[in-house]
Amino acid sequence: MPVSTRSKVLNQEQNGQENTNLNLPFRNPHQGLKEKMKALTLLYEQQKRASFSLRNPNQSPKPEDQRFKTHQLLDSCKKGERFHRQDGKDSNFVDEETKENNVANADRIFGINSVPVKPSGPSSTVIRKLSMGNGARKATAAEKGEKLENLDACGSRISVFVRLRPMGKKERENGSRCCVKILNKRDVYLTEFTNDNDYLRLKRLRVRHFTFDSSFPDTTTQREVYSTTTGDLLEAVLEGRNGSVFCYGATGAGKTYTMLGTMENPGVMVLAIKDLFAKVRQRSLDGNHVVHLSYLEVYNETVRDLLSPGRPLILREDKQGIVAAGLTQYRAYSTDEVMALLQRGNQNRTTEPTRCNETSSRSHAILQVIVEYRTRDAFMNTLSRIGKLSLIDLAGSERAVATDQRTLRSLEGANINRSLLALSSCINALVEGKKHIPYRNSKLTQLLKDSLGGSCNTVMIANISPSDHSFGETQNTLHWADRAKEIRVKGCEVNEEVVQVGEQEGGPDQAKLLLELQEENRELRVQLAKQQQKLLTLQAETLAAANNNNISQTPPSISSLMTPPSALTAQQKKKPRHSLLSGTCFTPESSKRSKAEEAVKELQLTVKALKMEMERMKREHGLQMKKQKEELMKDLCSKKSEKTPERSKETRRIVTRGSLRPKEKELKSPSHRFASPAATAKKRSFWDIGVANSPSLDRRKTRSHVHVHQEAPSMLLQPGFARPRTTTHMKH
Ligand SMILES: Nc1ncnc2c1ncn2[C@@H]1O[C@H](COP(=O)(O)OP(=O)(O)OP(=O)(O)O)[C@@H](O)[C@H]1O
Repeated sequence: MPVSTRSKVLNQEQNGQENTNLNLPFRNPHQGLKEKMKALTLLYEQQKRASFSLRNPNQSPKPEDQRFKTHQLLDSCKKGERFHRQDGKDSNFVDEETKENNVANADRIFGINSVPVKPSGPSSTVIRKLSMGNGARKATAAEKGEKLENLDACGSRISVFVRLRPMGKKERENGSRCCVKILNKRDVYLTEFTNDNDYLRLKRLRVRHFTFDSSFPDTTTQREVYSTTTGDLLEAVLEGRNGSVFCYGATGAGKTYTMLGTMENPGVMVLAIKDLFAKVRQRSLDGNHVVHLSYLEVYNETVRDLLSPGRPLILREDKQGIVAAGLTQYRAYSTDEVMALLQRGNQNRTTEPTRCNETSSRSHAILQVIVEYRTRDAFMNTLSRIGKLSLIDLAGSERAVATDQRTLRSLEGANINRSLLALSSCINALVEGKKHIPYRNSKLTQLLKDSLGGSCNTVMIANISPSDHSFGETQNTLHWADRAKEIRVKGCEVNEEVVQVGEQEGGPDQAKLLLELQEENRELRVQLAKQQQKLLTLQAETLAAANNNNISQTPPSISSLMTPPSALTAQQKKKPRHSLLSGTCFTPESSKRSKAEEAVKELQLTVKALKMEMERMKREHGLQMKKQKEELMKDLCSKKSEKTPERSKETRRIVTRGSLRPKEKELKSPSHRFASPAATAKKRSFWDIGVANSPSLDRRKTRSHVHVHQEAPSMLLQPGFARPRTTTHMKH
């Protein structure tokens, strides 16, 4: 932010005088000490009462007391004034060796009684309730809850803190003097050193007083700063609220030290991340919290991704607010991982040495931590809370002469100043309650829109240098910090989203899949029952067949065969179920089945063999029938020939090959009731008969020899046929 001309002039004057001041001997350092102490105590009392009366208008202090105090204060002020007049030159005295700005050294500030505390706003003199942090003591859980609820109900204002850095070595060597005092960890007194030779300005205002939510002397540790400014904010982020912390101040005032810190003394960013993971671990062991991280910088009015540098990013406004399109968001699982990412981001960050700061940040850096918490309610709906924490390290406001005159540096400086000017314009507009807030004037204000005017708990840490050489910048910083106190932000609501069971991502699909699986499961069970039924039936059949075939098998109990699969015994049910699809599984049931199958096969083979035997017997029977027929025919023929008169009385007999053969044993037959004919008996043809009957061929061996054989009875005994007579000579 622009530095006032007056401050510059003063600085120049002081620069010219600082050696003189340094060489001044102490002039009666204890003179008026008691009065000053008394005045300070009274002033403190008065402020305390004023704040009490404002907070509790009904319980105003007793008028006598007030009168008494006012009287005392006026008295002391007169004394102070007197003292001031007497020791005008002493007012310039500040102990250069002061390292700690604390209450014990309060008496070192001169001229304080003569300076009425300038109210910088309606509530500036009131000890306001800290919205997010309390440096004096740790708020209890109940108080915290109450605090957050109050914030929600009526909105809140930005919490503003001031941090004074220690005097640097170079500054000490240059003879710089400390121009800042911090009292009560809240009040900041800025002393303006005047030229002792400038008699016209001896009576002018030399000390300015500011009050903030908390002010940190140069001895404050990083942990203290973190717990006071950001500790409670982090709690709110974990509950699903947005929070922002930004450091503001002149170049070299200690912004990067506060936000990032060093390896030995880690800053707010590092401590917040560590704290965040510790809290996440404490809160949910089931991994309900998801942490995402992004890190960007605004350099020369371009937005760049620090975690994966590339082309400049474009800012877009959507439902969530201003977002940098294409910004990488890393999911972080541990503090170490985040530390590595931070380190990587900082290596990519633009820093250049300037006259004021060897590692001057030439860009505004924003680390965004998004914490998502997911849980389910009693109705299995998904509750999702998303909290966003933005940790912002702004580039330092600076004068061109304070940094460098080189082109690039001055261009950077101009851009930094431009964005900070835009920031101050936004702060002004917000404080004045204007409708239009000029966020669009710079990339920085666009990115800070949520933090300044949105639903967000915002913390501003103003970093100041103790050196009187930086008086102008310090005054400027304190002025804007004081102004920022008046910015009211909207009540920070919890970013909660409830996703109904049916609406859940992939919900219908999952429900459908579940139903399908249930249906499939049911079908498989039915199939299994059917298979078991079939198996039991088969077993029963097999056993019955085995019994018929005298296969010695243990007869199964009827009950076991008749038991339906649904009524399996508890023990059977306990048996591990094997998938029907896995054909390789071997169970006692399957072994039973294979045995039964074997028995069935054996039976089938027996049946087959029996069938074949029957067929063979049928064939043999057919052949026998034919033979008997032939025999019968032969008998008939022979009877006919005996009846003819030309025939000689000598009985002649037709001899066939079969008849010449020795008598064969009777063929085996399933039926032993009749003898089977000779298998080789040749059929007598008509030719054979004819020849045999011709007289010329008598006693000649032909193919069919006819023998006169009186005793050649037919061996065939067939049912239905008359038994042939034993006599072969048939006389007609
Ligand atoms: N509280 C502190 N305690 C000790 N050293 C500090 C403290 N604050 C700042 N410093 C030191 O002061 C120097 C300047 O600090 P730092 O770089 O943080 O300033 P800055 O405000 O970020 O400057 P710029 O805007 O140029 O980046 C650094 O060397 C840093 O170590």
